[in-house]
Amino acid sequence: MVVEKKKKRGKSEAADPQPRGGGSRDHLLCDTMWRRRVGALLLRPRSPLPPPSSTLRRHLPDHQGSDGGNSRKPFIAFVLGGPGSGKGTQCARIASDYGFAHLSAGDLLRNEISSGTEKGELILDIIKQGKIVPSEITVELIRKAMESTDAKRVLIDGFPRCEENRIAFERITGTEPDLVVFFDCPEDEMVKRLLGRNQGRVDDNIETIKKRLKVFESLNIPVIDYYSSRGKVHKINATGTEQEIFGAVRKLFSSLRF
Ligand SMILES: Nc1ncnc2c1ncn2[C@@H]1O[C@H](COP(=O)(O)OP(=O)(O)O)[C@@H](O)[C@H]1O
Ligand SMILES: Nc1ccn([C@@H]2O[C@H](COP(=O)(O)OP(=O)(O)O)[C@@H](O)[C@H]2O)c(=O)n1
Ligand SMILES: [Mg+2]
Repeated sequence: MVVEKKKKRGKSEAADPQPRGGGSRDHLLCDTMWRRRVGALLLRPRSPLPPPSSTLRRHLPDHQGSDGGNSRKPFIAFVLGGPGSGKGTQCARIASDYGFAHLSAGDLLRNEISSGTEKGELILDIIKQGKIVPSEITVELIRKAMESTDAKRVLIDGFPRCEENRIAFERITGTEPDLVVFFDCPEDEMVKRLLGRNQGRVDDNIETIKKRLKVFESLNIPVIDYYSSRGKVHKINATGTEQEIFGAVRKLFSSLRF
């Protein structure tokens, strides 16, 4: 099994607006090709995306409660990291110890697959290929999940996966994350964990894993760079035992003022 070692990310790379990785760019497509392929599905007459609803608006303005407490937005933490870096594992612990709702983009998409709809079939097809689902679909699922929770603290796990995800989220919800947690893990460790995950996932096979790693490097790292430049990223070394990593997580979350 040959998996390319994680590259060192230099400044010039971070500034490169083009997807990285070289070779075929097929695996790098965030959304364009799929939008074309499923144009009919996405463009089917439907009500346009609503502006943030009153329920969501209640959560969205400044979480400090700028209008007397009636419009508090939840504290939003995006949780990012490569596939197998331990996002889901650590989110479950954060949720239980710090009272966060845990919204996993991957789980929301997999639930949609279980619904057996045409949209579900499309999502399954994309996930099998390690590509990124069109942002309209994912953001809409997240928006609904945010609306249906009363939690004042929300972890959004595995999102945004690309710049387009990020921009769509900010446009549709009218808000930004308060914090971005980045679990930094070497590729060989991520591959080992994914191959041992044993959850029967269609994308936990070596072929798809290689594609997911390339997509992460090319499309997700720029999102992390973007939020780093805005001072929102907290990087956590994701090697070691779950408990050791949670030690670093706890340090961060215990220092936050929600
Ligand atoms: N620190 C760790 N050391 C070894 N295995 C881990 C660790 N953290 C998580 N795992 C395991 O690795 C796999 C991937 O973890 P998961 O939390 O699902 O990652 P992600 O959500 O980032 O893909 C799971 O089987 C999980 O039990
Ligand atoms: N924002 C997102 C999140 C996941 N996904 C898809 O769902 C797959 C699984 O996501 P996940 O977050 O459950 O995967 P892990 O990183 O947790 O292993 C990804 O490889 C993508 O195909 C997506 O398209 N857009
Ligand atoms: Mg996960």
